Amino acid sequence: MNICVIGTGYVGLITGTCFADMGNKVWCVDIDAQKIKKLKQGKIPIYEPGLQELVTKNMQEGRLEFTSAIKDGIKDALFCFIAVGTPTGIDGVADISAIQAVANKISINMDKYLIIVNKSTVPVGTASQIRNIIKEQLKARKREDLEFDIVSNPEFLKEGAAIEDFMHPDRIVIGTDNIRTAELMKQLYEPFVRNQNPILIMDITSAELTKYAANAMLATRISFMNEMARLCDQVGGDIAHVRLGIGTDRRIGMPFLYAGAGYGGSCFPKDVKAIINTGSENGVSMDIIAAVEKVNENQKYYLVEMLLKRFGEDLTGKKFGVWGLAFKPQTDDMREAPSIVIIRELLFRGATVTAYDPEAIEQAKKVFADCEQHIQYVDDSKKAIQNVDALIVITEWRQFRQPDLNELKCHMKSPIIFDGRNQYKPNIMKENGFEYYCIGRNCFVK
Ligand SMILES: NC(=O)c1ccc[n+]([C@@H]2O[C@H](COP(=O)([O-])OP(=O)(O)OC[C@H]3O[C@@H](n4cnc5c(N)ncnc54)[C@H](O)[C@@H]3O)[C@@H](O)[C@H]2O)c1
Ligand SMILES: O=c1ccn([C@@H]2O[C@H](COP(=O)(O)OP(=O)(O)O[C@H]3O[C@H](CO)[C@@H](O)[C@H](O)[C@H]3O)[C@@H](O)[C@H]2O)c(=O)[nH]1
Repeated sequence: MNICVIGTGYVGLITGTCFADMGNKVWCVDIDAQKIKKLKQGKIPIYEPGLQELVTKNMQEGRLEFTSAIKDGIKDALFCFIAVGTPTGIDGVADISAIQAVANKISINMDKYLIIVNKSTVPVGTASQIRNIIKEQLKARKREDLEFDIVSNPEFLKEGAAIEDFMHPDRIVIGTDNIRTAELMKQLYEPFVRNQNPILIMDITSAELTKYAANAMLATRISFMNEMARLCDQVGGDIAHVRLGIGTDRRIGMPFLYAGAGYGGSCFPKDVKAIINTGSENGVSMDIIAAVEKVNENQKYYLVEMLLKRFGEDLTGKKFGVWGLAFKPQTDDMREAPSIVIIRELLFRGATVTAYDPEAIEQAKKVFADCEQHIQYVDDSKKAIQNVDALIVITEWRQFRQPDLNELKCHMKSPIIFDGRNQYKPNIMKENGFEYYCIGRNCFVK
């Protein structure tokens, strides 16, 4: 089938490449001409495991093309996926201006039937806005004869595991009011269905809501565990035991129960804000989700609180090593990363930082451009611990899991670790002479 994908961020690139890999002809479109120029040369602007190889393969085999002209992208397409950004706008409302701009462009350029599929995460009512924009434009062009359908098809991939998530989704959600379109969407997704994971056909509003409900539920589990972790630290429990104790109840399940330095990324923070807003716009007070957000904001400071207790409020002259800057491992994405809050707070209090991340340093340099003189970036985890007052672990990259503890001790000014991702066993750290602070397991180190 012929497919056009508009937006070549995470979701657009993965969507386009995976559909191409299933034998479809895909045109990816982006407004960013520089990005398209690089993509045409086969250069991928993001770090996502396996993506470079898959893009190269599908380009070489002639199924994947890039253009900045929507007209070329939709010329032969039956499906036109919208995968542009929907960042947090004023007062936490999702900014859907890029979606509106794309709807406009499609309506100006289309000249045959199209199924317009929205993959971006958008507030309830966006599909009908897209429909209205297109209808009005077609009327202005005197092309009311042109037919089109709108589908809501939210995406559930995780960064770092994006290809696997897209190729083998737990479920595919399709919101449509048209039976024929539902059948065509089912055909398109058939090759991705394994293990009887369902394709769920529903109305458009429910599909739009499902995406926010999923992210809000996952964020809720994390904030819940972070709150429990704080309680563990106060009363002397171990969050790792509590996690096993509740996760083995099949009604609860193990995934997404890790306490840590707070959730970040391009999705949870913005989508939690957006659903709170949808609630208030519709007279529904989203109390649970509002609390989830508040807990997360506080959680990003939890490590800093421990650090200030240890070193005092004024950190002038102190030097800290940081392992991990990206919001999670296996990505170079710095959007809403807890490292931003933590590092800024340390710098504000007079400290300097030596930071290492396997992939995110270039992105981090942009984020911290205003305070670059206080951050030294290094290309090796060992270089980040030279002569530091303490090491702070913020992102759980696999390579940080089993450090040589003797080597660590030799290079650090003092053997103190603040671990925001509970990577090490508190008793082992203690036995090896470390002062070790972590999240919800501090009873072992007091
Ligand atoms: N990042 C994820 O892991 C993820 C997962 C699931 C859903 N989502 C949702 O998918 C959407 C896209 O997210 P993303 O992270 O891929 O976004 P992104 O910000 O990384 O990329 C968006 C792309 O759209 C392009 N764009 C903007 N306006 C355009 C226009 N008018 N015409 C053509 N291109 C345009 C931008 O240049 C950019 O390349 C968001 O709504 C997000 O919430 C993201
Ligand atoms: O037990 C956990 C699991 C995750 N996190 C944190 O939560 C954030 C988000 O992690 P993750 O969900 O793995 O990454 P994303 O790529 O942001 O994916 C989420 O957001 C996407 C965009 O909407 C959705 O498509 C995915 O289904 C959803 O998992 C990160 O900061 C993690 O460190 C925790 O603190 N504890």
